Amino acid sequence: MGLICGCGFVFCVLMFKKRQTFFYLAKELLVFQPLVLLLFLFSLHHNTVQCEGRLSKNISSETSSQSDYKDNPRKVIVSIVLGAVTGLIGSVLFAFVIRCIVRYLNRTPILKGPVIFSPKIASKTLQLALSKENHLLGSSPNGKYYKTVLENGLTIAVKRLTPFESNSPESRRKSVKRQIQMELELLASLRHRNLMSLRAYVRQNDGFSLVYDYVSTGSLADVMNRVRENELQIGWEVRLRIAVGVVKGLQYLHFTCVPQILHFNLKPTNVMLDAEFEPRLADYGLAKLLPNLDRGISLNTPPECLHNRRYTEKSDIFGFGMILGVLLTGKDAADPFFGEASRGGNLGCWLRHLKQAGEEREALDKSILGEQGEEDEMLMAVGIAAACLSDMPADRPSSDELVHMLTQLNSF
Ligand SMILES: Nc1ncnc2c1ncn2[C@@H]1O[C@H](COP(=O)(O)OP(=O)(O)OP(=O)(O)O)[C@@H](O)[C@H]1O
Repeated sequence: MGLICGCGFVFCVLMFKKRQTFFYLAKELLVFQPLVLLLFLFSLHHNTVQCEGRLSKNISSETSSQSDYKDNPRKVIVSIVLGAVTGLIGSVLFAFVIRCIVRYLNRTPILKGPVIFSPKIASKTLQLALSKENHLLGSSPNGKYYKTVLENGLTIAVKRLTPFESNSPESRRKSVKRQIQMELELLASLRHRNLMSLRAYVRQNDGFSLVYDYVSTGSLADVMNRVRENELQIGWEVRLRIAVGVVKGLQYLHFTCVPQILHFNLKPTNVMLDAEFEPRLADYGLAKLLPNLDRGISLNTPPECLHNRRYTEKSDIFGFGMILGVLLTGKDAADPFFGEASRGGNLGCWLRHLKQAGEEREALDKSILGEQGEEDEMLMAVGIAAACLSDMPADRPSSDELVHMLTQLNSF
């Protein structure tokens, strides 16, 4: 009984202190619901019969006084409640143990060699290409991007992840590897025109190499740099198409994927643009691959994450707000101009200030100003960007709502 109460106590603590663990347990148990129910009914019956048996023994062995007799209905209720509670806790724990055993027996084997999801890539040529010195495309605490060419002429972008801490024990490494493999299998199954598809992955001693198509236009950050340096011009129609594509990719991750996938690091360097400027989100879902994902504190950090609150789909929307703001203003979100123009604030503060003052036109990139109809769309888009950059997550629209809001701006 003590043990059962102890387990019940731990369960309750988990429920109140670690909500995520509790939801995980609840989800796991849901799978075994019929078993839990059966065990619960059985234990309820068994415990109640036992308690009632003990009770009736007590009654018959004692020459009961008048007051004992009055207490009996209370004792019967207590017996039934105790029977129900211990039965429930016992069955839940039993089902959980069975679930753990089943999971242990079915756990993913650690794969050796490359895992390929594209017919254009052969295992041997991939390994050969990875062993060569490759051209560095980008680097961050979360890994490095390299460009490499396979023997068949296909150019690929490879993200090198090193998710293990140098001193982590082998058993911990193995469980991280299994976890990463499962996540990669899930990511490889996603198909959407606005997502970079995972073409293959290779497990190496110190990490994983993730293989994607190489996109020669580069990222939105690269393209906007060229626009600022007057090497390239992209008008409002193309910029709006980019915004719509980004939000459609997000909508797919947030509303179509089961379980829901959060991007966790949406910013202009993680949006690739193909030759027609169709956007494709990169690096989505990396948080689950990298337990120590470094998001740093940057301009893209949603306010709720500065205060250590939970990252939600609305935090991804904040990242989208920055992207829309960059497309509208033509400026880098890190431009000191925003701090000066909004007394120490950022792009979001500046857009909100202009909206309140009815001066949204001030925000627009002068190089895209033109027809009146287009200008009206841009002014409405300023309002949408300001809403996405709201300090309160609840005030930001969802990706689903954003698809409708943006596609209604013109006839997509
Ligand atoms: N598939 C790709 N094709 C072409 N270039 C790419 C590709 N993937 C990434 N890049 C290049 O790499 C850059 C991004 O590198 P990286 O992801 O290391 O930097 P980051 O986005 O600042 O870091 P993090 O996402 O970890 O915060 C892009 O701006 C782009 O130039």
